[in-house]
Amino acid sequence: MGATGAVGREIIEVLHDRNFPMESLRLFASERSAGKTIETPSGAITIENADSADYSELDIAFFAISGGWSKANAKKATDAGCYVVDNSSAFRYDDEVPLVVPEINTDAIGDSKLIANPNCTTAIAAIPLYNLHREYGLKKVIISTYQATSGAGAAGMSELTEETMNYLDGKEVKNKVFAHPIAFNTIPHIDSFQDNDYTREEMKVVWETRKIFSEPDMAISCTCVRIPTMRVHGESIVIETEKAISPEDAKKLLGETEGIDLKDDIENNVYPMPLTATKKYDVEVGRIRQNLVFGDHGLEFFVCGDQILKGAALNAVQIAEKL
Ligand SMILES: NC(=O)C1=CN([C@@H]2O[C@H](COP(=O)(O)OP(=O)(O)OC[C@H]3O[C@@H](n4cnc5c(N)ncnc54)[C@H](OP(=O)(O)O)[C@@H]3O)[C@@H](O)[C@H]2O)C=CC1
Ligand SMILES: N[C@@H](CC(=O)OP(=O)(O)O)C(=O)O
Repeated sequence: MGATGAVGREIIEVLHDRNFPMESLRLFASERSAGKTIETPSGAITIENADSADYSELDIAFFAISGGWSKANAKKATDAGCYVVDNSSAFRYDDEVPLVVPEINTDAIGDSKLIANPNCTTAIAAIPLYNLHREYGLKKVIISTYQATSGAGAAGMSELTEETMNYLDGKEVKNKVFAHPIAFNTIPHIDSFQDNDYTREEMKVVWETRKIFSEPDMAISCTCVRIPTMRVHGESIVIETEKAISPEDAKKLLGETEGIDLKDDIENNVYPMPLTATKKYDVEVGRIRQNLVFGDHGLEFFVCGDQILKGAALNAVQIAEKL
């Protein structure tokens, strides 16, 4: 559902790339797209209208439309016996709905037919944070992000391209998707502002990390910033730990963690970057160093994860693999 979008298109790729056992693959989007075709590795598939899907014919539905659409359609699907893996934020904070990163909390799925996929920034940070938490105990976590325009979907990427071309051509730059022009800019504002002056994107990282880690009181905060890249969210992460931690031990632990590509060789200028993390399943982790504020109980590192993959499509397909 949402097969023409940034996440939907990527789900199609990931299903094929990971040889997901499919008897048939059906693609749905809005009425606007119904009847058009999408080229896939298993041939051209005609898009159907998502609003008229018959879920009794489907085993697993990946929802990649919007929270409102998911709210209106999830029950219809699960009542018909179809599993739903939902990429939107509609159900993430519902106690009855598991919020899952398969490397961390597959058990949370239980017998639920509806599974929520986390926010992209959250999923990417969770991969290195979880093992650090298990080994050293996270006392405090402070995150600052560098988020790509594709986080706002296909329209976000188009806006960056158009604005960049217009800017270089000396033409007027008009923004629609983002609150300000994003070309040659950074915008410390993703999603809506909340009563506590954080944005909803920032609070999602707090709410969702606590739920995935089953740590309802974890001290965690985040500043989310949009930058003019196409794909991959970068995150600078500072932690204070219960037990003493050294960069050497952390490198060993993170290097052995499923889902991480350790890129930490500063002598050769090797560290995580959007260009190297693009289209990669693993999250790149590097710049690991002792934090100057928290001393031997603190660490600082940089993470880059393809948010359309680990932050959405890949994580959703991994959940389906567990199902
Ligand atoms: N982009 C990202 O990095 C991430 C996105 N998500 C979430 O995934 C979901 C999809 O996001 P994304 O792919 O970025 O969005 P896009 O805007 O790129 O795609 C939206 C998709 O939804 C379809 N759609 C829109 N309106 C309707 C409607 N009324 N009925 C049926 N289909 C409709 C569109 O179809 P059509 O082409 O026909 O209009 C399109 O396929 C959102 O909930 C988002 O929050 C989650 C994590 C990361
Ligand atoms: N909000 C993210 C992408 C996204 O869609 O997240 P969510 O699924 O939590 O709305 C971004 O703009 O980078």
